[in-house]
Order: sequence, then structure tokens, then C-alpha cells
Amino acid sequence: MSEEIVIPSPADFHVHVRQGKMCELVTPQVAKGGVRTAYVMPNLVPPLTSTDAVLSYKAELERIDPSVQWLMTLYLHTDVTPDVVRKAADAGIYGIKVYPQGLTTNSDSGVKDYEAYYPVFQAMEENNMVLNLHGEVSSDAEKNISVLNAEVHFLSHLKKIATDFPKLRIVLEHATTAAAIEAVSSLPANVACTITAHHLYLTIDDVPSQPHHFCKPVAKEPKDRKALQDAIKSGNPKFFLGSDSAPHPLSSKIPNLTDDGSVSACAAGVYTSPILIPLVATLLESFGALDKLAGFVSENGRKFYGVPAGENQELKLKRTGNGKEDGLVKGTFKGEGVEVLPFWTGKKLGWEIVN
Ligand SMILES: O=C1C[C@@H](C(=O)O)NC(=O)N1
Repeated sequence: MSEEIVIPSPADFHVHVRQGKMCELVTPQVAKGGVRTAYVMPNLVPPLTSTDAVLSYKAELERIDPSVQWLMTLYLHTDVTPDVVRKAADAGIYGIKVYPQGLTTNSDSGVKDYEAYYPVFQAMEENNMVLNLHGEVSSDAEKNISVLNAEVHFLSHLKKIATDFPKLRIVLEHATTAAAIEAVSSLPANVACTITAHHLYLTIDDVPSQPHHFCKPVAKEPKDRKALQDAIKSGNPKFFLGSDSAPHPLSSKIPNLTDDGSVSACAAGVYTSPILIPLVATLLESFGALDKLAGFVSENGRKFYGVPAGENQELKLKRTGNGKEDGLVKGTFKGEGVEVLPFWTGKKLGWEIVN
């Protein structure tokens, strides 16, 4: 069994690094987790709906950690017109993220009607921008739609947009179901899909007892998790890493009694950045796909986005030792007035970063 692995420059094609004190705390952890290129989500408060706002956020991330290549996105919103798309593309912004309204963190001003944005999608297609889709529909008791089948019900939207814009590069983000894997596999090469580390491990059974495992989309059934694992095992270049690492203050992951006597809702998000590439290596090895690590974390996404690896950016990993503390993930990360708990706390990683 190999004791060391060297992979080309890893990229995380979906990460949340937040703003303010949380941003100061979590941004340096992206590189610590082995990532050299990070594709940054725009669901800040307020959301990033203009090129200027995105560029000043990028400057802030570069100030905190200039070692990472930060790739930026806009938040799809009524403010984002075809003119805004052209300006964003000229400024080097890579993509536009679609948040269905009300379905996850800071999505209140997200999208309700996809066709209303067709002129924007057309401008994106013409300007070679990538459309990043949070693939869920709203719950609807009449139609028996809940968080458990919200992604499956979204797939008709994915297929329609892909058919109507055959040259638009589209990424279905953080897939969680066998149906999504099948849909992406059957669509043409302009449609790809990110898979998170946590969805390769969790199933729905892990969520009710553990608010730290609650994220959107929620983890699904064992057969769905197996489909995600099999997609990676197949080596299909449509599938690549997008961690959806989503830090929230510890206090907002735990339902609390509030001053007005109600109970606060638990924030959606699993935080994986600090351990990301060792975690992905550990998980891929657990289901017999360690030989696909370089493709999944370094090559497939870079190829789809056209972002080549920089010089001398290989990552070397070695197997963790057998000591009590070797590979042990210890929570929490603390910054000024913020504390966040990483995924896998209390468990042992099988791999660690050497350089
Ligand atoms: O789509 C998302 C957003 C993210 C966040 O917290 O920003 N957390 C999630 O679990 N899913």
C-alpha cells in the first residue's frame, strides 16, 4: 500500500468563505486544507450582485491569503442584467450562482422563475460564463415535495436550461441523489456536477441526531451516496470536487431558545475546508477510489473551467500514523468573537498534508 501520494494542484470549485470576522477565521483554512484554487460563493449579506462588489470581495480574500487563486461568482438577482453579465465577464468573474429563493443560507433574494432570466443566460452563453445551479425546488405539501425529493424535482429545470442553452456551461452543484448523477451523465459535455466530501459520507440517518450534519441539500439514502461514490469511481470527468464548505458560528448550528421565547432554526452548512483534501483522500480510499483522487480534486474541474494548475503546486499527502492523536480532527476553530466546528471532529483522517 502506497504511503505517499502526490497530486497536481487541488481545486475546490464551491466554497463559502463569508465576510467579517468569520472570513478572517476561515479564509486561511482553505490553503491549510490543501486547496490552491477556490471558486467562491456570493451569498453574502447583502448578496454580491455587482461586478464592483465581487471585485472588492476578491481583493479582501487576496489580502487575507494571497497564496490561493480566488475565482469569483455573482449572485443571480434582478439586478443582474445582460449588461452586468458582460461587465462581469470582462472583469474576469467566472460564473453566476443561482439560489432558488428561500431554500438555503442568504437566499431570500434568489430566483423564483428560471425563464425570467433567459436573457441573462443568453448573455452568459455569449460571454463564456458558467451557470452554477443550486438544484432544489421549494417544498410543497400538495405536490408531496420535501427536502427529501427537492433535488429530483429540480432535474427537469436542469434539463430544460441545458437544452435551451446548448453552449452554456452549467454546473449542478453539490449533487446528492442517484437521479442527479444519472441526469448529469446523460446530458452533453457542457453540463457538469460538483460533489462534496460530506455527501460521500453522510446519509439522511446521520442528520436528525446531529445538527452539524444539516446542510442543503440534505444527505439522502445509502443508494444515493453509492451513486455519488460510483460517479467518482467511474472517472467520468463531468464530476469534480466542490466542497460547499459552509462555516456557521457554532451558536447558530445549535437550536437555541431566543429572547422572544421561540426556538431558533439550525443553520444549513457543513464546514470541511481545514481538512478538505486529506478528508477526500480518506473517503475515496474507503470506497476503493483513491486512484481517482487526482482526477476528482485536481484535473476534472480545472479542465471544465479552463483553469490550468500553476507551476510547482503539487500537493503531497502521507498516510497518518497509528498514534492516539494521529489524524485526529479536533474542534473548534476560534477567531475574534467567532467559533466554528469542523466536520469529522473526533474522527481520524487516514491521510495528512506533507507540504
Ligand atoms: O447551499 C448551501 C449554502 C450553504 C451556506 O451556508 O451558505 N450551506 C448549505 O448547506 N448549502
